[in-house]
Amino acid sequence: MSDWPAPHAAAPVRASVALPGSKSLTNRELVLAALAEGPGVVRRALRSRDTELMAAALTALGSAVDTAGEDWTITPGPFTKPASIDCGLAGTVMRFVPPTAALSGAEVGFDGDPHARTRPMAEVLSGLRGLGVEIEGGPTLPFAVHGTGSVRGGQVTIDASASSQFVSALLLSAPRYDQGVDVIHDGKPVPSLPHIEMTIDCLRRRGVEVDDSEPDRWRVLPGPIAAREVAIEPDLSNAAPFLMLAMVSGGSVTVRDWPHRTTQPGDELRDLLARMGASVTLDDDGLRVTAGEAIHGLDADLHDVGELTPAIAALCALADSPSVLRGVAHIRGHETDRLAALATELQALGSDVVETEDGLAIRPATLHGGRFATYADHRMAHAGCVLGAGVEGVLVEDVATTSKTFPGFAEVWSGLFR
Ligand SMILES: O=C(O)C1=C[C@@H](OP(=O)(O)O)[C@@H](O)[C@H](O)C1
Ligand SMILES: C=C(OP(=O)(O)O)C(=O)O
Repeated sequence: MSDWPAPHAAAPVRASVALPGSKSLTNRELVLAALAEGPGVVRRALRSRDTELMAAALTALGSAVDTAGEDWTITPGPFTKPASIDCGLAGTVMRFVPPTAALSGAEVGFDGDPHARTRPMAEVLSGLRGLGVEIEGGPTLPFAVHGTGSVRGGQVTIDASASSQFVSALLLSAPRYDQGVDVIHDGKPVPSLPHIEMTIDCLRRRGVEVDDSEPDRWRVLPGPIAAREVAIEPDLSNAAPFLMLAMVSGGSVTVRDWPHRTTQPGDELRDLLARMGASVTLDDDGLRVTAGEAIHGLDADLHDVGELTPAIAALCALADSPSVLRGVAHIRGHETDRLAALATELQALGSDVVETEDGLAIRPATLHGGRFATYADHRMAHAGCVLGAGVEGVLVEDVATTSKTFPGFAEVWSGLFR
């Protein structure tokens, strides 16, 4: 795998960038469109490995997904064909598609990348079994769902402390289950709650009734899913390294089309980066981050926004005061064990970092160049690029792994340094 010399910012970067669509929104809308009453359109769909895997999965089940242009057309079809689904390393595919495949009249097999076989999955499978679905194998990939053409649904209790996607998965297909679902969480707090709000918002916009009035309990009533034309917002989590580049280079970066209202957790960057010393403004041009006099350390619980941790940890390693990042034990089950990976790779560049049970403690240190391994994790590559902007001689391993959610990332990133 080739190492990529991450561009170093010798001068302040001043730029305005338009970023591709949200992975989380695209993959939710694709699932809902495939289960809808009629054909629908996902405008400005993200085209990336995770979303192409989702389109391929829904096609394999029996929908027609036309991904030729920027706007994707989905025509729901009867799910009658036996299928074999490649989940890649996509949490949204391995968790969201099995509950959809349970509505098929045929057997649907699931597998993915080697590391995907280690990502937690058991609670989705036990949840589905509790709703009347027959599944062979598990508790991780590979496994097979034996569809009978319908799912009973009803009440089920799961422990979603390892991933919010377990809840989102059971909610997304539930309107098509005979009794809908009543999902109860029993365990330590559920991470990434904004992503569950995103799921509920997508369902409600399609006319589905969802009751989330009680904490840790979500009820979806059975009923039709409206066919719609939906537009996908830019991916605000993928905006993190671009906004941070303003701070690292002493410049100013605007991410265009930043939504004024959103369920994306990346919106938290406005607050987090301001706390780290940036000046942040949201107006009709987009979200503009301008460097302050220094980058300050951050003491924060990232439980709700765990996917931001790698980029934030990189920025903390460049800060002038200590940082403590907490509440993210669950990101050990992401694309890689992100806490271990970040601690190892930051240390390799000279950072003073300690891995804790649920996060990282980072103290100011003088960093040096070197190789930053990425573990097939797009957000580790983003972290390496943020570090490389601030420190000369950082080599990011396999920067192409960013194609999971942002093909062309390296070209867009390099273009900002010219
Ligand atoms: O539902 C989603 O689209 C996601 C939920 C979150 O997962 P976890 O709850 O496992 O952190 C997030 O980290 C992931 O990037 C995307
Ligand atoms: C955790 C992530 O992805 P996934 O959807 O594969 O869980 C992520 O994108 O940071």
